[in-house]
Amino acid sequence: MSDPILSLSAVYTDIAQYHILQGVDLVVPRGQVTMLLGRNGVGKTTTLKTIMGQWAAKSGQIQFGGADITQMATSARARAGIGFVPEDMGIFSDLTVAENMALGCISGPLKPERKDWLLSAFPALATFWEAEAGNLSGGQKQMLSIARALAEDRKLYLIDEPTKGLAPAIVSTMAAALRELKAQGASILLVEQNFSVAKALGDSAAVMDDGRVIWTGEMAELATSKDLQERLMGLSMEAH
Ligand SMILES: Nc1ncnc2c1ncn2[C@@H]1O[C@H](COP(=O)(O)OP(=O)(O)OP(=O)(O)O)[C@@H](O)[C@H]1O
Repeated sequence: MSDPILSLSAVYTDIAQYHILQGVDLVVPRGQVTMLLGRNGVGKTTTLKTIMGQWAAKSGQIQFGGADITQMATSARARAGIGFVPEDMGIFSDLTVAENMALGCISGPLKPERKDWLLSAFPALATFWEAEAGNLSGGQKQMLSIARALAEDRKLYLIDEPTKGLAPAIVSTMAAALRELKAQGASILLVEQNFSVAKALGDSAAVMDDGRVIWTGEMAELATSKDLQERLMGLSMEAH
């Protein structure tokens, strides 16, 4: 594989006294969607937070766009071009939707064409543009969180369970926006438990267990092999 946008080599992360990441090796190719999968509690979110610098890697190396970012501050990683959509959304309740969106723009105001795209992908945000974000529904907050991360072009997007807890109709809206982002050639590392979304979006997949990546390959291979799914994740995707 030539020129990955991101690679992790033997990354270990402790949280308090717990050894959570135990030698993660992961490669995210440029311009593709890489799914990060695995059972609950195996370290997917911790991997994303370690890439973003919210947890410090105890050892190992994180390379982004050819540079070693292992010791970089989170803000510097964001400026270098990594966008993060955390599972807990990180919405500021007292600010309006518009003000929350402005926080996603590092290099200047939200560009009109980008705003048009995001508001067509997530029409509820247009309706509530001047409303306090704290009053949005859970699904709308999730849309705002994603839209904020997409407010500017990033070299890499880390997205943690964007469809979690969403009603089916909103899952389709979210999946359509991610498909559009993929069509624009974005590089994405995506944690997603909804397998129909994972199958539809993923180019490649990395499956974690016990703080390590235990399998990498084409998403299509994983999606079509019940045996692999059961062996790696203890379940069959068809049932989900
Ligand atoms: N702040 C914390 N303090 C202590 N342990 C933590 C903390 N955050 C995460 N952990 C533990 O780290 C392990 C990995 O958690 P992580 O959230 O990375 O898993 P995950 O694969 O994303 O799980 P899920 O699919 O359930 O979201 C879990 O055992 C979790 O309990």
